[in-house]
This record gives sequence, C-alpha cells and structure tokens, in this order.
Amino acid sequence: MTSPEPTPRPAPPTVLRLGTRTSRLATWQADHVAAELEAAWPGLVVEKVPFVTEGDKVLDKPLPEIGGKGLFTVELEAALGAGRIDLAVHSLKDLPTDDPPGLTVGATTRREDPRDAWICPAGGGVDDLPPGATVGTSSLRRGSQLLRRRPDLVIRSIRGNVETRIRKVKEGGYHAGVLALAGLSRLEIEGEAASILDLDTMLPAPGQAALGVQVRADDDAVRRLVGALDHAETRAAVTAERQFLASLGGGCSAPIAAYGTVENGRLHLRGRVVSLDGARTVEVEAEAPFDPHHPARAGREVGEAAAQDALAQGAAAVLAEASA
Ligand SMILES: NCc1[nH]cc(CCC(=O)O)c1CC(=O)O
Repeated sequence: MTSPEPTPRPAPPTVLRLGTRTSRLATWQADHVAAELEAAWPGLVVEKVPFVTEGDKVLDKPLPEIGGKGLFTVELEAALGAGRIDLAVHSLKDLPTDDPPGLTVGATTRREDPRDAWICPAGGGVDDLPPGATVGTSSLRRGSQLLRRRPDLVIRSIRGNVETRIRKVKEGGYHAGVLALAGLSRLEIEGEAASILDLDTMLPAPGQAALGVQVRADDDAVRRLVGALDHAETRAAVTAERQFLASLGGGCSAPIAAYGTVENGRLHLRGRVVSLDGARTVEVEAEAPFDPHHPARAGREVGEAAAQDALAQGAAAVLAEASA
C-alpha cells in the first residue's frame, strides 16, 4: 500500500486585500492592522479596499431605531464571504456576537483604554452638569448608565462619526456627549475630552477599544497570518464580554455593559444591565483561571456564568423593557 504524498502547504498569499469603512477612525484602524501584519510577515503586502456601510449612509435616525445587528459590518462580511477581500477590520464592539456562516474573528488586537470620555465644552464631569442638562448619545448603554447616576438628565440621540459628534456638542446642541476614549486617542484628539468617566459610572461596551479582524473560517493561510496579531489576554477578556452579551440575548444596542481583565493568572468579568430610565441595575462579577493557550475557553465560561447570574437577578425583565 502506498501512502499518499504529503500535500505541500500552500505558500501564503503575498498580497492581502483588507476591507474597511472609510471614516477617519476606520481608516486609522485599517492602517494599524495593515502595518502590524506587514511588520509580522516581511514581504507581505496589504491593500486596503474601502466600503460604505448602511450605518454610514443613514445618518438622520437614532441608531437603536435603525436597529439591526451589523449595521456597520454586513457589507464587509458579504465581500469577505464572497472572496472579494481576504480580511475585514472592525471595531470589535460593532461586530455582532454571532459569526456569520463561514466567517470567524481571526484576531482580537491588544486592547487600548476601554473607558468612555466625557465631551463637555463647560468642562468637568457628569456631576457638574446643571439640572436637566441634555447629553447626546445614541447608545442605550451610555444613556441608561448616565440616568442611573443623574436621573434628571435628558438623553438625546446624536449621530455621525467621532468628529461630527464632537462638533455637534461644541455647537451647543447638547451640554455634553460621550465617546470611546480609544476612538479619540486613535485620532489623536484626546484633548477633546473634558474628563474620563470612571468604570463605576460608565462600564464600557463589550469589545470596546479592541479591533476584530474577521477572516473566512476555512482560509487557513490567512488565518495563520492574521493570528499573529491575536492578543491572548484581550481575546479572553472580549470573549467573556461578548459571551455575556450573547447569553443575555443582546445586540450592540442593548443597555448591556461588560469589562473583562486578566490579572494574576485569572480572568475577571464585570457585567451590568441597566433599565432605560436608569432606575434598575443588575450588576454581576465572575472569574476563572486564564490559560494563555486557550484564552477563549475561560472567556466563554466566565461570560456565561455572569449572564446566568444576571438572569437569576432579573436581567431579563430589565432588558424586556428596553426592547419593548
Ligand atoms: N459605534 C461607533 C464606534 N465603534 C467603535 C468606536 C470607538 C473605538 C472602539 O471602541 O474600538 C466607536 C465610537 C465611539 O463609541 O465613540
């Protein structure tokens, strides 16, 4: 009996097509991933392919109203599935927790500062706003956490990319706004923040401040290349956060916050579900040993445990109100 010749490993492609949105933030993120890939794999060339998504086009409606998961991602995912691009770079928090068929997150890059920044021309923080002040945010997570601290505030939708939202607040339509600090630092405009919101006031969105590099699940060559950018501690933390969200049945627009950290060999998760009026909060914590070789395993376990705890404390009722 003759054993078959071993199949030679296909040579990695030397040119990768990277799909990205075209906002300044998305462009920075795409350039960052391209540079990291080219640094990790000498000889590799990454070409950017620009996309305009539904979320970029519809700017006159509040995000939760347009609804729909993957508002900023579906066009890229379709192109990736069809083989028109080899990888897609997203802000991980914009990426729905369920992988579309045939796609997977090949890398979660090292997370930056996950906190939210307070944009307020008058300076100060949440406690310094006058009674009844208006805050611009389209995020139910941000709006409900603000009302939890300051029930008198008026939350109003604000749309547009990072720079547009800062401009709208400065023009006086709102007393303040909330933006991810990571977005400001990538654009080198942290100076626009009046202050940074502490985690007790404003727990971040699952995946905030990490990038997700999406690839075809069966594309071993690209998975190997992109895998070099995967950061194990970030992978564990964001897997826990995204599992918490998924197990609670929430999408990116649900009033669900979560923040995972790895310290002293343990993965720790804080999760929070807040009613839209800020009156009811379910707060949970969970942890498990962190194994750098299987970071996602602990992540799923911790996220699921935290979600079950939240459900036992009535999270479903709090969320039902939000989706009604
Ligand atoms: N939904 C838009 C979006 N997606 C990711 C970021 C920030 C960067 C990040 O979290 O990685 C932002 C802007 C914001 O929330 O202020």
